[in-house]
Amino acid sequence: MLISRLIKETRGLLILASIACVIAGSCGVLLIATINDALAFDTAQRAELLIRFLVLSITTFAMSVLSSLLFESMAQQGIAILRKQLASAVIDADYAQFEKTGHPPIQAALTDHVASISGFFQLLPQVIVNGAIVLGAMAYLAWLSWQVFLMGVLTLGFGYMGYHLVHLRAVKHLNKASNEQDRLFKHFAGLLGGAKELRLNARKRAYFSEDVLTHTIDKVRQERTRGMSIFMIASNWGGFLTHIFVGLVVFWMIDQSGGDQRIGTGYALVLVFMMTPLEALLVCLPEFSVAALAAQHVEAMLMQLSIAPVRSACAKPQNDAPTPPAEEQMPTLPCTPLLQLSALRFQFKSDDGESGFALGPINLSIHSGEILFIVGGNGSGKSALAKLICGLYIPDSGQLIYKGQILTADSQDRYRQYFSAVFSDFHLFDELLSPANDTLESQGKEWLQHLKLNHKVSIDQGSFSTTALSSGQRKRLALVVALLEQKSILLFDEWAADQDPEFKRYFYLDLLPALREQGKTIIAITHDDRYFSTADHLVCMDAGCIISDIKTSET
Ligand SMILES: Nc1ncnc2c1ncn2[C@@H]1O[C@H](COP(=O)(O)OP(=O)(O)OP(=O)(O)O)[C@@H](O)[C@H]1O
Repeated sequence: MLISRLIKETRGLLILASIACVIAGSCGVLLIATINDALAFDTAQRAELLIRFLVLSITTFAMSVLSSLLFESMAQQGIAILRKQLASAVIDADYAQFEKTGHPPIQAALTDHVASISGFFQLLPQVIVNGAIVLGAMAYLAWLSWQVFLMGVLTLGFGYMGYHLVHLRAVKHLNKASNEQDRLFKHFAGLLGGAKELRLNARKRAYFSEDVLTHTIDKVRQERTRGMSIFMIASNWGGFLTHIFVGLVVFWMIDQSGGDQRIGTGYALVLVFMMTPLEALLVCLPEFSVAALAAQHVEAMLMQLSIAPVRSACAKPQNDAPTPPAEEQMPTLPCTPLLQLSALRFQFKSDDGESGFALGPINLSIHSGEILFIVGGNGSGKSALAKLICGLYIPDSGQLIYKGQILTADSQDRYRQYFSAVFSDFHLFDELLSPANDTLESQGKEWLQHLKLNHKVSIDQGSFSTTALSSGQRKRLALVVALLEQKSILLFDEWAADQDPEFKRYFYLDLLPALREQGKTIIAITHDDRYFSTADHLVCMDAGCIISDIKTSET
């Protein structure tokens, strides 16, 4: 389905390339027929055929070149479309579903499966060119003798049946290889991410290398080899039948043709001419099956990514949902909270049906311009709550209300645009990902100075000179990026955890109050009890629930 969709999207080029290819194939066959005629004719008649021979040669050459160019451009277009579709599916996926799918299948799809599917596009020209040649040759054979044509069709049909019988068995092994490959990508992530740990512990390293990584690599190799071997046997079986067909024609049918030299040489020439394309066609079949399997895996991954979460029962789509950061469009009454979480519930789902960690019911009001600290023990649900608040997780039930408007699934993405965040597992892009903007760059330089990064990093043409920094410095650079986004709500997940005392002090005592002065709303997850007094509002979590909610500014 995925492959046919891609073919559909590149059908303009495919049709042109196929026409060029069929013309080239037909001219090739006519060329053989001309040579055959020329061999049977006398010198005077042969001279008459010269023009036809030259026209056909030049046309075959020109059409072959044209079809190759068009096919190559179609292959590249198909691969580019697939990559773009995959990337946008990953970007658009519901975040909880993205987390649940995990990185390995997505990485496998973006790299390995795309390569296999691109193999299909690379082979498509060969299949069409060789298919056209074989069909043309068969048509010529049918014209020469319908008995030979019938025998050819029977041989190919027989070959296909043999191929099909083993096809399913091969597919089973290739499927297993693909599943093992997803596991392999997970191990590759360990190989890169665990580089330090593996170097510090020889026993662990040996176990990981021999029992985990090597085992999976070998499993992929074994299953792939088995699957492809079965395919190769099937292909060679097809080739063997072709030889039988040639043998039958050469050693039996020619004698049956009543000694007509034109038919005899015609059989011989056409069979020699079509042997290579026919065998090439049979060799392409295994690669096609690998591509089809890869497409199935990509589709399964896309399906998992696109599974829509169960939406909050109360959050029916509304026409007056909040729009992106045009604050003036939505005046807030002084007593209306900026954000209200009402009986909000969220639970992590697992594939095996077991219920994961449950958050809620959460009731919480967050006012504009306040500093809210979310505190609590490890695993109490602080980060999960933060992701619910900023709209990354969609609640299973309850209501999220922004400036008095109930959020709906449709307005979720617009709502997320009010937030800038530095998560504990933040990603630092080495570009600002914004069109070149002098004001932004000069603000960036100021923030780099405030956060004492100016001697380490500079911003030029929207790019950072480096992101190879210490973990504390990287977090400060992530803070610069968040501040430059100029959003009204800022979310920090244990931002100060790896800062030195000077920057901790700066963050809690200078930066947060200054941002509040600018009217920003701050939501910070923290374990730094020394600085709890900075908060206007302190919420304590335990086992997915809020166990205390204190407005410190009122006490
Ligand atoms: N992607 C996920 N899939 C399934 N369960 C998850 C996922 N992320 C977190 N959890 C579970 O949710 C619970 C709460 O996790 P969360 O990250 O919100 O805790 P936390 O309070 O932020 O902890 P910490 O202080 O250690 O950062 C944990 O028990 C964790 O196992």
